[in-house]
Amino acid sequence: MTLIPSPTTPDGHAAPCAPEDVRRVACVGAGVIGGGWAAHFLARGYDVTAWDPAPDAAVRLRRLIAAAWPALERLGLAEGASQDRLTVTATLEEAVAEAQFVQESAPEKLELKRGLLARLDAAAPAGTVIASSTSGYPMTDMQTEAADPGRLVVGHPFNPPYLIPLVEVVGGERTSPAAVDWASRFYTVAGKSVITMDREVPGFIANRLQEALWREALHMVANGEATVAEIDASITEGPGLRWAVMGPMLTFALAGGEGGMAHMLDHFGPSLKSPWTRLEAPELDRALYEAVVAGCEEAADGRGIADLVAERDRGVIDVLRATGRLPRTAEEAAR
Ligand SMILES: NC(=O)C1=CN([C@@H]2O[C@H](COP(=O)(O)OP(=O)(O)OC[C@H]3O[C@@H](n4cnc5c(N)ncnc54)[C@H](O)[C@@H]3O)[C@@H](O)[C@H]2O)C=CC1
Ligand SMILES: C[N+](C)(C)CC(=O)CC(=O)[O-]
Repeated sequence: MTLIPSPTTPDGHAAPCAPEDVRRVACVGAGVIGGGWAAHFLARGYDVTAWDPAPDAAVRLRRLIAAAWPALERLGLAEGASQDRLTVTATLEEAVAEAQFVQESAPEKLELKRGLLARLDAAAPAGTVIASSTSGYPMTDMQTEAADPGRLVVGHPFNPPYLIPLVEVVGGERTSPAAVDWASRFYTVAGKSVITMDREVPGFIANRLQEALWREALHMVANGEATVAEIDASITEGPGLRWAVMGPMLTFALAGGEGGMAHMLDHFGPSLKSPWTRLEAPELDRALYEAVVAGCEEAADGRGIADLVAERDRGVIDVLRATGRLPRTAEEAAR
């Protein structure tokens, strides 16, 4: 569907501007994810307005963006991109008053999201698409209080949104298909890699997969079968290296040798019946909680969160370059 600026879309909603014409984005909720989104949009040359009710939000937000900026410079800034194009507003209404796209990244609480999305819908210009960063709530459950639920979509990012390309886009029962289409196109123009889902699935796609792995990991810690360090090493030294290059399906197809996935399934299909997985969530009791937190502190080995963030950012850029998803530096290309 082509969405050029026009008074209404074919389904009767006020039309947003074309995704390519967006200049001003509002980020509402400016913590880890809202701040990461703001950094991404600034680096892509957008004007960004942000609002967050926390008294120290503006200071935290500017600090997060400043810390992300060296990584964003390494990635390559858009022409005119500047941290100075951020405006932190005193009210939600000011933040979205002229927004051509709104990204909501408030805490993961259903009632809060419902009320906030209704407020954003009341305050944002008619037609402006509003996306929620929710990690798992279906939009159908969040859009219940909005006067115009048709423009509300899920745009689920991955931490940090300024580095990890994927966004999962999906609407709710009352979302206009044109809004889903518009959001997918906008994120693409804004440099993201988009999966547009045609139906609501609990956990979307990637979180559903991640959660399965995470639950298994918690079971193993809870049962004393593996330490936090062993779980992390089992991925970073093992399958994680392959997953940065190829997904789990193609990776396993190669396990079948020249017979590909068919041989892999013939060979290993029967082990699906083996008790390799538990998949029900373990009780997140105090003991499990403390074991996981202590294991992570030990793994950090004195590095603070800021050190780990910088290390992760360098590493992800190196993987993106090494796997050809980013241009190599002149030095790498000469090798
Ligand atoms: N942390 C993660 O790895 C990811 C989180 N998400 C989603 O992003 C959203 C935000 O999560 P985080 O950034 O991790 O949380 P966070 O706790 O870091 O940030 C939330 C921010 O929202 C602000 N806030 C509180 N009440 C608000 C309100 N009524 N309106 C607007 N802002 C409000 C808080 O002051 C805080 O700065 C959640 O929906 C979460 O599920 C999505 C992908 C990854
Ligand atoms: C932990 N989490 C469920 C909030 C994670 C996400 O939603 C996506 C990510 O960044 O992995």
